[in-house]
Amino acid sequence: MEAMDYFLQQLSLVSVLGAVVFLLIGYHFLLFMFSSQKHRQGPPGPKPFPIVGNLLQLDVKRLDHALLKVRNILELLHLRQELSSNLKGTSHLFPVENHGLGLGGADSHPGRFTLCRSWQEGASRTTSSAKSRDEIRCSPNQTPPVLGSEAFDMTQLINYAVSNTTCSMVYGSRFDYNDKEFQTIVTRTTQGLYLLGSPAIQLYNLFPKIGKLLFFARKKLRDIFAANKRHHLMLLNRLKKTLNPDMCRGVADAFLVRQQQHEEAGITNSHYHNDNLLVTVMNLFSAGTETTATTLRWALMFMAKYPKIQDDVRQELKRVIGDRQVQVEDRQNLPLTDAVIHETQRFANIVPLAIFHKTSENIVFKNYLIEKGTTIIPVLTSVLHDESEWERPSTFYPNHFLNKDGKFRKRDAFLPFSAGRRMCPGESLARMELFIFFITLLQHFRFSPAPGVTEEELDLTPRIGGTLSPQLHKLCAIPIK
Ligand code: HEM
Repeated sequence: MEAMDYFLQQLSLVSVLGAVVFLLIGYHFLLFMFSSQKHRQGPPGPKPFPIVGNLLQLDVKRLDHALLKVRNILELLHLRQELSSNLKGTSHLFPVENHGLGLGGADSHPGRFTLCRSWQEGASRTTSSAKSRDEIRCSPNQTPPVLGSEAFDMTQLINYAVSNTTCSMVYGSRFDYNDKEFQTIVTRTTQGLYLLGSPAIQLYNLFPKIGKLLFFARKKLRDIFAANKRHHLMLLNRLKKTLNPDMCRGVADAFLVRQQQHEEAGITNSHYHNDNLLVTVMNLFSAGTETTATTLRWALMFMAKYPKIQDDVRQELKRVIGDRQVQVEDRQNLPLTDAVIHETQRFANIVPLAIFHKTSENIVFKNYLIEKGTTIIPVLTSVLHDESEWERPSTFYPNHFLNKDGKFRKRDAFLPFSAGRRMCPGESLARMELFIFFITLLQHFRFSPAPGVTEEELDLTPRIGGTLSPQLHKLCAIPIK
């Protein structure tokens, strides 16, 4: 008893605290051991640290680079052989266990089904290429003061032109660029996508438990989406009032006609319902506008930075199509132009993490178990900048897509639209828009850096947002006589 008394007398606050810390460390060590046990069957990957998980291993500003670095150290999944028929090249997966904010309904197959179906019914290739051509031809007329030797930021003009093509495809009519309703939708969509790629939202998507503290960023994003939702609802209601099943104006009409048919046939579990229509339309706007517009801005910046390549493209255009309007069919006779557009997409790598997906069932891959509900991040940087696939992965080098005879050369690792069942459904529209917009602009304007800025000074470091976009910059668009 004496010994016990002596011991209790010696106990100080410091030693009590020391014991508590010791117990906590012990507890988390056991937890750590337990969690690595749980993942034993899973693919090799970085062990989470106690409390902070994998947070310290990730740079949320360039998550794709961070994931690749982790992969290099610990060798994550390598899909080269197994999925080559599906993925065409190489890719790497980084499984995390969560879900988050992104394209509304992106995980719903019915949503995708109705989207693709309505897309086929409402948007033919011929009308979409004609609409793109009309749009890009009339866009300069809407902003007369900016073209010429005065440098300007092309973001808004290009966003308006691409958004208006989406409007024509979806709603069947375009807006005037001065229309306040149109301006607000475009601005909000761009802001929303920019926020989506912000470190705060990325954190929320990866670690929702920590991310819930990021209340303000999430609220801002939700407010933007809610306001755009109200706007699109209003536009859709206008369409419904004037719907004529014999005259399909666009994708929304195709959807509404189907919806009407299903209602008349008494189909109660149809995917063609109002919520799906709204999600479909909003997805088309958010996924289809910023992506194509950002790619075009990169393309024009590359032309200003590399004037020799710009001259070579223009010469090819002069030789093959002269002054007439470009047609989709011209692509096969324009190998250099096609190569420049492909290289723009490869080098700019605007959606480096594609869209996060979630496994709907347990899968065994390369003897590893990937559990149902695991989020999969397809890191497109791992293919588009793969050192074993590209001769000069970190350089803008259109020759990647040309063979020794100067003919266009397809590359398996060219996957800017991702791969597999959930790959981008807008690929053909995007490719057509890029082709028509880029060529029409180059036929009419020469692009150069702002006066006083050298080509070397045009900074290629991407700006991080929903997409990797060029830094804010100004260019001159000098009309070609
Ligand atoms: C240069 C332009 C574009 C690029 C680089 C691009 C790229 C992508 C990528 C990488 C994905 C993710 C696929 C995956 O998760 O595996 C995606 C999804 C999607 N894209 Fe695109 N896209 C572009 C243009 C468009 C256009 C023009 C539209 C439609 C008008 C569109 C509509 C969509 C939709 C709706 C999804 C979600 C599909 C789903 O959840 O199943 N995209 N896109």
